[in-house]
Amino acid sequence: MERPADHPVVLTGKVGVLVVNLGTPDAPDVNAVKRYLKEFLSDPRVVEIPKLIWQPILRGIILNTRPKKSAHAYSQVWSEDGSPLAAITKAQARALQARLGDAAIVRHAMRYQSPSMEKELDALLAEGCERILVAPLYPHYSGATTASALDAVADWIKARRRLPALRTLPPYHDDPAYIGALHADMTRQIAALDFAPEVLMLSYHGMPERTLFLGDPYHCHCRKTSRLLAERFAQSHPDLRLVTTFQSRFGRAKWLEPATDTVLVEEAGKGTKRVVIAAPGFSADCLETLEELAIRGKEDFEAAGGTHFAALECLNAGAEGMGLLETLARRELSGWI
Ligand SMILES: C=CC1=C(C)c2cc3[nH]c(cc4nc(cc5[nH]c(cc1n2)c(C)c5CCC(=O)O)C(CCC(=O)O)=C4C)c(C)c3C=C
Ligand SMILES: [Fe+2]
Ligand SMILES: [Fe+2]
Repeated sequence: MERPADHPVVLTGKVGVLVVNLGTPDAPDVNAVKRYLKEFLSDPRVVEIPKLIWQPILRGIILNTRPKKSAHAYSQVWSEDGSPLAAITKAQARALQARLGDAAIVRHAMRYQSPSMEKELDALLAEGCERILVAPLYPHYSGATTASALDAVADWIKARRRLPALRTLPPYHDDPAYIGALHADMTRQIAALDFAPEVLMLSYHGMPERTLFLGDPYHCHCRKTSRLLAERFAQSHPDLRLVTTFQSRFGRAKWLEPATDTVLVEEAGKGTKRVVIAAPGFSADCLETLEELAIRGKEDFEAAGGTHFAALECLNAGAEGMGLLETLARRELSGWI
């Protein structure tokens, strides 16, 4: 492959921060969702099935069926500013820029679709950044998310001559700043409800169970977040029962359990009437929280006999969430700013 021309940049010793999230379609229509799913589900970090077996299934079956269903789901949560994930990630980067001031230049990128990591890393270089912190906003490490974002950085590195110094944000699933931000933010949202929940469900994105046996720390990271949150809630809300679940199952393989939708129905069957659900693994609200939890989760729970249901917002660009991001960024930038 031919090496692309380097940007004619004069590095100035500036510091850059690239906030990264997963990525989302550019529009809630079948074609845009198909482009997104094709890129996302072709990543060998996401679907760990040999290419020769997986690509015919992806192209022959999945990309002919799922985009229609997913486009409908996206259309239910699409906002004036576009996809919620895109709009919120952009707002987080802006708010972090305001908090860091002249100390660093903050941009945002998506692992899939746009704005691409390649383009945004180039933009930071063009703005004179000699040191860049790449910050994938995943509290829990997984091969499918954190490592995949770092793959994109590696690809970018390989195709450039002049490189900045680079740091990456480690997972922060057990960081007191993260646990504290979640606890404070959830406490505020629960206090604003018009009912007192019996159960707080902590729903994390699922992964194939096999990844746990292969040594991916994702499951353990999620469990630890739940344990640390449970310690906080035991003090502040002694009557609230915390339950950990995994959502968004995809494909036929066994995924991490228990599954969020199954547990919602089981809880209602056991007589639980009032549930709040939160998704601590998502730094921004997205299809998986707004459609799968807030819309379908509510329907499932109420159809099974529950009477009160609320889905809490993610940390997003709120004060707690931005306080967390500023703390994490300043820590990683220490010695640079
Ligand atoms: C094999 C399939 C998938 C794995 C593994 C997976 C892991 C994973 N995903 C997230 C975060 C998000 N996923 C989102 C959407 C989404 N995820 C999958 C499949 C896998 N995810 C699909 C097919 C989709 C697209 C939507 C759909 O068709 O259902 C999103 C939301 C994106 C948005 O546009 O709003 C996020 C965020 C994590 C954290 C993770 C592993 C830990
Ligand atoms: Fe996903
Ligand atoms: Fe989903």
